Amino acid sequence: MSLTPYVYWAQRHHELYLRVELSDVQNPDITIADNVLHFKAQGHGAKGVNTYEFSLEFFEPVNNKFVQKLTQRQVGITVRKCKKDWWSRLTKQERKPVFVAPDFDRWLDESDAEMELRKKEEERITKIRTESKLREDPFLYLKRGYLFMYNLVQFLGFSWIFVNMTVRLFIFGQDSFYDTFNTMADMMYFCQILAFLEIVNPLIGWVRTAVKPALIQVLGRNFILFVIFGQLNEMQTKGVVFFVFYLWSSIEIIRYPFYMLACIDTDWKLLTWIRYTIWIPLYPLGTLAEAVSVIQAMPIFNETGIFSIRVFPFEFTISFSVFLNVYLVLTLFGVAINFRHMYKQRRRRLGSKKRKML
Ligand SMILES: CCCCCCCCCCCCC[C@@H](O)CC(=O)SCCNC(=O)CCNC(=O)[C@H](O)C(C)(C)COP(=O)(O)OP(=O)(O)OC[C@H]1O[C@@H](n2cnc3c(N)ncnc32)[C@H](O)[C@@H]1OP(=O)(O)O
Repeated sequence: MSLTPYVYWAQRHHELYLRVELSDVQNPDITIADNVLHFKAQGHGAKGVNTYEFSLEFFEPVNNKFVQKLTQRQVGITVRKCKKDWWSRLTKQERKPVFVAPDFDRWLDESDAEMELRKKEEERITKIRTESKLREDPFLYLKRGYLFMYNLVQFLGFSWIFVNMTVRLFIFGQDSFYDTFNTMADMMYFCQILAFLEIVNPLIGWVRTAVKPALIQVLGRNFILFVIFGQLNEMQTKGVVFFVFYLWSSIEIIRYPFYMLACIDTDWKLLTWIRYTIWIPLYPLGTLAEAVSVIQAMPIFNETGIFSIRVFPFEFTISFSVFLNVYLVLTLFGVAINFRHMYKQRRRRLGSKKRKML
């Protein structure tokens, strides 16, 4: 009487995986003819060293060619289905042969396999897209390398600020508010000077986005940092600096990692969702904090006369606070433009997915 080895199986839409539990097999005799797989081999199985054999008639047509992989512990056989399909069972006969069992190491149900298939398809499309982009733009990798490094540096800078401020808040409580500028300004200057590249990048076409929102964002922030805080010692010890810096860095520790992933064609759904959602509370709060700092700076500019303009030949001066009033009005327009821009970006990145799901 012939002995039968244990056979474990799993499937994907295109393939079947059979694992024959026989060790030390040398030259197995495996064939597929008329949709029946015949296996015969000498090996070490449940009944010791012996000749083991089995035949399986497949549920649906398969390709006669197959791939076999011999290891010391088992024999692997990959069989291609003729038609991409999900089978309800392995064999034509309804009753499962006793020596066959599911291979739980490779087992997937249909929906998991579909997801795996979709992932593979997405990877294939991304690869084709990158190849065609590379054909159009031979400097693609150079640009991406530069952008990745830029985003990494900004991420590290803003993370340093965010973590430091958080730790100081826990240690010193409210007292940490008044020392924020003193401790964080150098790093903030560095990051915000570097941020001028965010105007240059779309200008030279290295990122596909509008220049105007970036211009408003960078000029607006740098005005607050370099003019309002940077020029007035009195402002540097005010609590509002804490809120401005904390709100700025909160968005940037999300935005820059998101861009870094974009540089390597990767998209983490949760990060994308946070990047295009968290601005909804942060932007108004940040704008409010900036507006408060401008309002607080007005009397200081009036008293000190810094940046005031003397009008000749008349004996009067125009205080810088007049410009600050104009700036506050400009802020309303600036914020409206950027809010609209961010709303559009959000719809483009998150909205279409929703439609697809419906
Ligand atoms: C003295 C004169 C002053 C004149 C100014 C007058 C008034 C100014 C008032 C302004 C008030 C500002 C208030 C503000 O400072 C308050 C705060 O910031 S509080 C904190 C919350 N803030 C935010 O959430 C805003 C954060 N900033 C931004 O999001 C950007 O700066 C912004 C320009 C607003 C939007 O960015 P972007 O246009 O780039 O949109 P996306 O992020 O969707 O990107 C579009 C595509 O480009 C790719 N991209 C962009 N940058 C990079 C990069 N560095 N590296 C790699 N790729 C990048 C991105 O991946 C997108 O690609 P795809 O289209 O494929 O998705």
